[in-house]
Amino acid sequence: MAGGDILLRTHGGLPVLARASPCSLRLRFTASGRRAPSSLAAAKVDIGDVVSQLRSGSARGAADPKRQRRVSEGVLAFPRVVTSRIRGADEEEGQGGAPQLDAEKIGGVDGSYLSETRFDQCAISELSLKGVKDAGYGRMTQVQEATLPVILQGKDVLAKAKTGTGKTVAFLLPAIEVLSKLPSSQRSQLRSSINLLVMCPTRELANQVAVEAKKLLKYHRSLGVQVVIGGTRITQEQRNMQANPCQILVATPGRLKDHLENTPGFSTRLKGVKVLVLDEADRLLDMGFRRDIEKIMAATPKDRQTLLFSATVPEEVRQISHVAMRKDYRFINTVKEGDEETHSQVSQMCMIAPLDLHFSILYDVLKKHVADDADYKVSYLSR
Ligand SMILES: Nc1ncnc2c1ncn2[C@@H]1O[C@H](COP(=O)(O)OP(=O)(O)OP(=O)(O)O)[C@@H](O)[C@H]1O
Repeated sequence: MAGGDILLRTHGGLPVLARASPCSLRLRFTASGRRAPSSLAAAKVDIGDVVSQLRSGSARGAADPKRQRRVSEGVLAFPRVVTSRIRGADEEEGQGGAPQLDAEKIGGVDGSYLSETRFDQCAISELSLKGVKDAGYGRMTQVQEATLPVILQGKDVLAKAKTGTGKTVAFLLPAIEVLSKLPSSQRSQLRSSINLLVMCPTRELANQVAVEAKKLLKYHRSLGVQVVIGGTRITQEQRNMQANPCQILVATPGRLKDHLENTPGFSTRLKGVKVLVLDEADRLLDMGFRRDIEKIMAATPKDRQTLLFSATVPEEVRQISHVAMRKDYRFINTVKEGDEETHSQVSQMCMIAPLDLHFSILYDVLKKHVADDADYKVSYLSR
């Protein structure tokens, strides 16, 4: 995420990415939620509504008389919607005006990223399959179809796949299979050792990965997932890791290094790592985590299986892949030449507004968006 972005992760609804610069606010709604169709339509209405309310000075924040005067004086004629690209919704609009999405799109990913292969045609355990079914996934996405057999063979994998195409399940599902098949001699140590370590560039992504892991672990009752991400007291994380099953650890590199240096017994637990994942490897390196990553990798066993998932494969990712992975690693590319980095279901709208109105506009858009679905929760906000 570039500087100035505000990422609002939502649980059970739409993730909203707001990019704020001194005078523009870009809102991006992705059609990955269960309520995607209606929410996309609602997002369209919301923006217009907020703009008109702000113009008339009735929106929250604009209640300030000084601000109202500035807006109504029309000195800057703000806010104004300068672009409105609602591709996913507009292209799919049916006769009644409501966007038509098929069941698989509502399940999460854009249908065009789904393969013909169903999860129940794959060599995965009954327990995983039940979790996958409960999560509402029928067919695999292309990246899942391409990587699953290779990861199950025990190979290291560098996978290039666009954002929002199901990468998280692509590495979690086979990794959970590896863990569930560990011999019983190693199972007895399961409670104390970390067997799957996932490194993510941001806290919100780490939380998102953990949410997905919990879905897939639903019937694997002996396996547990914990998150260490900073922003909370390290002692709390230490207690959580001590008191709960933690065979799967999802972490941001900075806090992970902190635990390595300051949490008693943590380095021993890392000796149990069987699978190491670098999620969004390009962003991890972009954000300057290379040294931390190398230090953490050095604390894990050399004979581990390593998976790198990345939307792009610049030189830095190639370099780390040589350091992190075994020589016979497989490169799996699911991005066609010239493809955009985000998929076509990502809708974007851009509003131009003075900096001091950004918060109130964002607040209003979200309030209406949330009101569209009683179950909808904004679970994370960062800047
Ligand atoms: N096979 C599938 N069928 C339907 N939906 C799926 C499938 N696999 C994953 N999803 C859903 O698709 C959405 C996008 O998946 P996910 O977040 O894993 O993508 P990603 O490629 O990891 O994106 P990002 O790079 O943003 O993390 C999620 O809501 C996820 O639950």
